[in-house]
Amino acid sequence: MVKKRIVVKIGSSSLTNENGEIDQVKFVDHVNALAELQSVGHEVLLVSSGAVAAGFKRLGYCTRPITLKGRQAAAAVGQSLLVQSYIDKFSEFGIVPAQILLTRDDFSNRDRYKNAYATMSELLERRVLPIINENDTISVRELTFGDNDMLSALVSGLMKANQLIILTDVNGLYDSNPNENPDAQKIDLLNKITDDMLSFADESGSSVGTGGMKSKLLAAKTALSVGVPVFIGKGFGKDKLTDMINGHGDGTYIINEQQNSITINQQWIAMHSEASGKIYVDEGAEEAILYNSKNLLPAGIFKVQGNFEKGDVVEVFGLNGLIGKGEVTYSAKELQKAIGKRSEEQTNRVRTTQVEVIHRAKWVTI
Ligand SMILES: Nc1ncnc2c1ncn2[C@@H]1O[C@H](COP(=O)(O)OP(=O)(O)O)[C@@H](O)[C@H]1O
Ligand SMILES: N[C@@H](CCC(=O)OP(=O)(O)O)C(=O)O
Repeated sequence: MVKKRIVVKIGSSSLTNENGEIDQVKFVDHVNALAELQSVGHEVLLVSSGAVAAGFKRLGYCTRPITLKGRQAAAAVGQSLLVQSYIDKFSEFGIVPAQILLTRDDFSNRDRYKNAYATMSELLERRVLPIINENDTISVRELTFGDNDMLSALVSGLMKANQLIILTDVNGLYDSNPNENPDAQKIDLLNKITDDMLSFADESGSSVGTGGMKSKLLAAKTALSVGVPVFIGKGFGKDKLTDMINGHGDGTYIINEQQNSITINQQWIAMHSEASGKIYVDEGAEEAILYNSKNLLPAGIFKVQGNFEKGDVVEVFGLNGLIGKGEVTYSAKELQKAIGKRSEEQTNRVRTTQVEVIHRAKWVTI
């Protein structure tokens, strides 16, 4: 058996009931399956939703709170209940879980991003099972992952997972919401996610879930873009996750045969960095970077905007708009100088070696 690194995401609807409690039957079934997956040798990371859904009743609400502070307070109560339940149940298998709460900021900040990677890698090396959730209690509305489907896709990319499994209350993607249309047809295999598919996956979901099938497809699109195949579905019994890994799951497999794996550095540049400036390149440079896998040299740059430093990320524009992002080896000032020097060289017909402005390894095409 090939050892794989697997991220499993479990939605609120698959962990809790509508009254605001952990559903013991569903919960125990998931833990049994996760323990089995780890016991056969795979590395397992769990992204578990359910904090709000498991906490609102104890907080004194009859239904999932609609105010932000209500949900954040419910998450504070529910997260500890959930993790305590995981600790108790996993201990029967000798598995030690670890709680990791992340915010969107942790991904935008490069040091925290790398730190999250280092910590989770260390946990996996020690056979500890990381249980990840968004840090709902302190997350600011404008700065969230949107939902845990997206969080699980980003974690899969960061940890270079071999597979993302999104467990939910429906056995995969249908061509319309099966809870509303009894004639909806199930889709077993996809190799890309088109706008058409996004349009028939609506945002309505269970009363405790967030984002419906649409957020799962958007997350799957992100996971595919960083080279991680996805399974969306459900199952029962201790073998359900191993079955899913072995291609016998009840759900939809989303696999891109030409999956291009991108480094963690490139993922950070593409998805989490904020650009500090803009660089405009000519036709020759655009062709060299986009089609000939070349580094970007000062020779192809005709305009620089912003006040960036060496090591910052900038946006690069070609003739028809944005073509990519990359980490620069020059500050804006140095680059302005290099461009000036180049014109001088052209006039005087002398040439010096050019140090690349953006190296391939620190470039992402957009
Ligand atoms: N095209 C579709 N195929 C399958 N399910 C869909 C589709 N469109 C919407 N849904 C809904 O998405 C729900 C799952 O999303 P959600 O409740 O957010 O789950 P979770 O809590 O697992 O994140 C399903 O119960 C189903 O009603
Ligand atoms: N972080 C929230 C869950 C957010 C979320 O995306 O929920 P779900 O759609 O059930 O996966 C919580 O733990 O309640």
